[in-house]
Amino acid sequence: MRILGIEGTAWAASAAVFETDDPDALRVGTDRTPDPSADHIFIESNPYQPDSGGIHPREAAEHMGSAIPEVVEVALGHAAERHDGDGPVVDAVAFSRGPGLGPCLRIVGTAARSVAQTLDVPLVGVNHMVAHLEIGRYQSGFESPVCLNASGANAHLLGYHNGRYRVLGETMDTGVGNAIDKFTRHVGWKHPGGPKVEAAAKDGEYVDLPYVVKGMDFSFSGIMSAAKDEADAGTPVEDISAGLQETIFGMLTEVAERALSLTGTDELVLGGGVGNNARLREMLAEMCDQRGAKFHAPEPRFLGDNAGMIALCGARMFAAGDTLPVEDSAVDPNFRPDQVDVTWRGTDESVARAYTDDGEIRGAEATVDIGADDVVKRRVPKTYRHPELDDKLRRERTKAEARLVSDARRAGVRTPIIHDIDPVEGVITFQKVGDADLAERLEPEAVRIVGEYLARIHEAGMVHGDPTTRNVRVGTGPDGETQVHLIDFGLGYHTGHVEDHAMDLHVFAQSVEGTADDAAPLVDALEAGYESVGSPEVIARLRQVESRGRYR
Ligand SMILES: C[C@@H](O)[C@H](NC(=O)OP(=O)(O)OC[C@H]1O[C@@H](n2cnc3c(N)ncnc32)[C@H](O)[C@@H]1O)C(=O)O
Ligand SMILES: Nc1ncnc2c1ncn2[C@@H]1O[C@H](COP(=O)(O)OP(=O)(O)OP(=O)(O)O)[C@@H](O)[C@H]1O
Ligand SMILES: [Fe+2]
Repeated sequence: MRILGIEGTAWAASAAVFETDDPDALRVGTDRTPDPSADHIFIESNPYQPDSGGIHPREAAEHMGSAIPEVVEVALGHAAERHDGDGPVVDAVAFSRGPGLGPCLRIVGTAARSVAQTLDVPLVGVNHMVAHLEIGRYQSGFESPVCLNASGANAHLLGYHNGRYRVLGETMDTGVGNAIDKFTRHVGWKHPGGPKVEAAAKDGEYVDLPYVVKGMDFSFSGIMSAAKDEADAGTPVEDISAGLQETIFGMLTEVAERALSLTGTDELVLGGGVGNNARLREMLAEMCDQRGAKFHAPEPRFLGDNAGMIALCGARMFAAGDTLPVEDSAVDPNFRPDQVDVTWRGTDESVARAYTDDGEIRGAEATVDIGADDVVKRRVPKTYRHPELDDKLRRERTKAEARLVSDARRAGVRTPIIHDIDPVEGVITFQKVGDADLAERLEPEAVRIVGEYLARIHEAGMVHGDPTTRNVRVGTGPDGETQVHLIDFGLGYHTGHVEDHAMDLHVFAQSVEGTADDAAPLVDALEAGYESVGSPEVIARLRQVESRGRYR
């Protein structure tokens, strides 16, 4: 099989040919020694480099207009050299359908249609974000990993479940690369800023910046304004660069660990241009190593935007018969990864694994020893994090957890009673509650109570901060009724903002959608429970949160 791939969502005009009948051809970590003369992926790219400022959509589209035909010609030339003369030079044309900049995507779409029609071969419309992760999954040979896409315009955690890539967590504002690039523009550095921050950070001393995670979601806007303020105040850029890397990559590593913990999987792959950053890769590798998880990051040619990943994902789609009639081949600048009907994977595959309860539980943040009546939760130091940041987070979260567990109980929510707390060591001893995590007993009645409980704590002016199916315990009361206990309030805080309240519901719904067999009735039960006590304004805001396009 030989597939042409075309990429051009923002800055990289790129065309590639993926050629193999051997599904293991690109796999790393096996005893295969790839034969360089028979490289299965040929990539030809021509990047757009703005003279000043960031990416201008019009200029980028002009670049695509001239560079795409050139790179396609080179790639087709390569395909022709390898062609034995029978049939068309490629079997299909795969192209980036979105997300990306509209004017750029339209040029990619037009080029793909024209080549496909000329050669009389099918078109394959690839989701650029799914391609970013499929390349790493394919190379690693992992069964069903959590995927962290750290790219320019996006940042999200994906896991395959029930036939789709579910968004387990994502940025609530800008993409990670764009956030870094905004800071570098502020200090007058040329685009792209990511590699410059990486170089500068080597000589920098860590400075403290706002650290914002909400469950597996996260936000960069506060960090970026604080970083700009530091620059304006005269803090050396090297130091801010070090602070930015430690903070932003610490957040991405933490949410990746949360996703591993929630799904129970032990496989992580990385994708996207920010994946070129050695410090990010180091943190992720260290976190995985310490949990006994496997980690794979593709080599640089497959991390930043490139048509190789489009050709590869296109090949898998083509093999599954997933082609596009020309009349349905319009591009989509807001194409989200969870909209893709994943035709090339088995519907029974899943990122969610069976859970083993062996006395000591390793959550994302802490190790938990389960005794007969008590549990001891230790927020162990995370060596991947900068020690100053690590100390601060462990101390603050231990204190927040102790305080909010009690505040929530006063608001009418079942929570474990605290027996002892040591904020310096980050240790809390609690009453043991429930018989199982909600993840193991995911039933509408329990989820309805979660909705009601979240509404109660919101009405009392606080949020849980990390409500997932692993942070709810379920048991049975004396009359056989379902009892629900909320645990793990370490990310909670006092707030009356509708947006924060809606985020709690969003985080919970995402954890259900990423792991449940049939999520819809559960999400309905969550909202019904919420509405029985809470404000309709929060549900209305939840709809907004869910519908936000994040390509900025
Ligand atoms: C939709 C699509 O157009 C977009 N692609 C994209 O943004 O290009 P990508 O190649 O995945 O990522 C580029 C970003 O990656 C950052 N970057 C590159 N090398 C870096 C490094 N060593 N450290 C930190 N950031 C780096 C750049 O600063 C830039 O923001 C996306 O995937 O979100
Ligand atoms: N009070 C408790 N009673 C019974 N089980 C508990 C209790 N506290 C924690 N556990 C068990 O330990 C697991 C991990 O606890 P917790 O969520 O507090 O740790 P964590 O490291 O913050 O986890 P994560 O950040 O991944 O949610 C829970 O999913 C639950 O199974
Ligand atoms: Fe990208």
